[in-house]
Amino acid sequence: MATLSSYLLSSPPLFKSRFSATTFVSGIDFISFSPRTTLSSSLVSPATLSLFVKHNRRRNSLQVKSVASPTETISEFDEMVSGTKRKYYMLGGKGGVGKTSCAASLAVRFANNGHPTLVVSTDPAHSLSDSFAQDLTGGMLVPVEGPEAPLFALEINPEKAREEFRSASQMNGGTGMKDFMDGMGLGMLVEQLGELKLGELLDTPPPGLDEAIAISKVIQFLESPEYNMFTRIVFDTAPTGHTLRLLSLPDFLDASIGKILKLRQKITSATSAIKSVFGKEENRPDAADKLERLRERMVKVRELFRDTESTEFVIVTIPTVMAVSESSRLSASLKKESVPVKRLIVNQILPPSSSDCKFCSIKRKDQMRALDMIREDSELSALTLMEAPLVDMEIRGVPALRFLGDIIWK
Ligand SMILES: Nc1ncnc2c1ncn2[C@@H]1O[C@H](COP(=O)(O)OP(=O)(O)OP(=O)(O)O)[C@@H](O)[C@H]1O
Repeated sequence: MATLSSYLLSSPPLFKSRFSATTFVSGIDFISFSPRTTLSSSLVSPATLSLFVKHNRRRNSLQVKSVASPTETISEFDEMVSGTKRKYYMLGGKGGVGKTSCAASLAVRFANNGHPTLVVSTDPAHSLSDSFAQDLTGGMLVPVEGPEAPLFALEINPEKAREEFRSASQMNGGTGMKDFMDGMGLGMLVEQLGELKLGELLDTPPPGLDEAIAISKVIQFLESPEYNMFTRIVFDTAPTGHTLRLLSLPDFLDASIGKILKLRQKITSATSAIKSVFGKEENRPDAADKLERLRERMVKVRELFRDTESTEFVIVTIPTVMAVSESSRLSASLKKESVPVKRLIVNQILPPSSSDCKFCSIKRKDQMRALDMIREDSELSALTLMEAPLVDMEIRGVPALRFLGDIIWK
């Protein structure tokens, strides 16, 4: 097998982006697509995207692989790449096993097979920029240079995504409101609201809330027609537990919203008289409204996670006993939550060698034990195993990701 270093030495320098104004739509200077281009406050402007769509419809119809005929053997990747209906791939696993590298390599592979693709990181410790060797920070869609079809990347800051709900904590109304309500003999209600610890909920959210908000935001904007062009969405998710907890968030939010609604009812009836005296009806969306909207979005995310037609969760692991045990637990929990899981990537397997040093030979035996464990594991043995070798260089940049992707996604 060729090594990554020899592959990179023999490959041509990264070809110029196809998304530059001159090559993309001649004569239209529509945003010079440098990697740092920010594409409007709503992530990317509809006008820009419609240009992409027009340009790519023609190319995609030629490039997207057709579904194999019944007599042909359908490879794993053929199945993943076939059809232009949008599909979501969530990659997750223990920290440091290579989730980002695998997610980025899958995104490159989809784009090189004609799918306009978006790769999203919701992990607070983003490493997409490092993986693509390109600055993708800023919470905007950034075009990735190199692949055949449009590939955009988005590093969404989960903490920022939560900011929009932070104002909900102002439901307590601040001290002015407290004084006013005290004056009306309603201070107790304000205190009760404080006890709900809404501010605390948003300041120190339960694990998974940030990521859930981030994912729900992405899914929300992807629903709008301007973003129809993306036929493959790849998520590089945060380490194991968080992703799982987000599935139980709608229930958690339900409980909080229920309490808030009850209190709101009490306050509304108690203050309606006051409002009519002052003649001022405040129309500000309150915490319950915000949380209700968030809950609705979470329910959608949960439904999407469970939709076998459009979504797949791919577990990434490495051949160590610890990582395999955690992957087995992850697989069981995902199954329990009815999240479709079909594939397991075992990354960083020592490549075959005829002349092992002592260290390599011990390491290889150790990895073999972990691989046997996978084959005997009731959860993991049911999944399609995809093996990725430990390569001789760090995987950075589109050519390296293409090298890795061609090995994994077959
Ligand atoms: N098969 C491989 N061979 C060699 N290096 C690899 C391989 N897979 C990943 N790496 C390297 O391991 C490091 C961690 O990889 P990566 O960032 O993809 O992991 P991660 O699971 O996303 O990490 P985190 O949980 O911290 O986000 C990177 O330096 C990456 O280049």
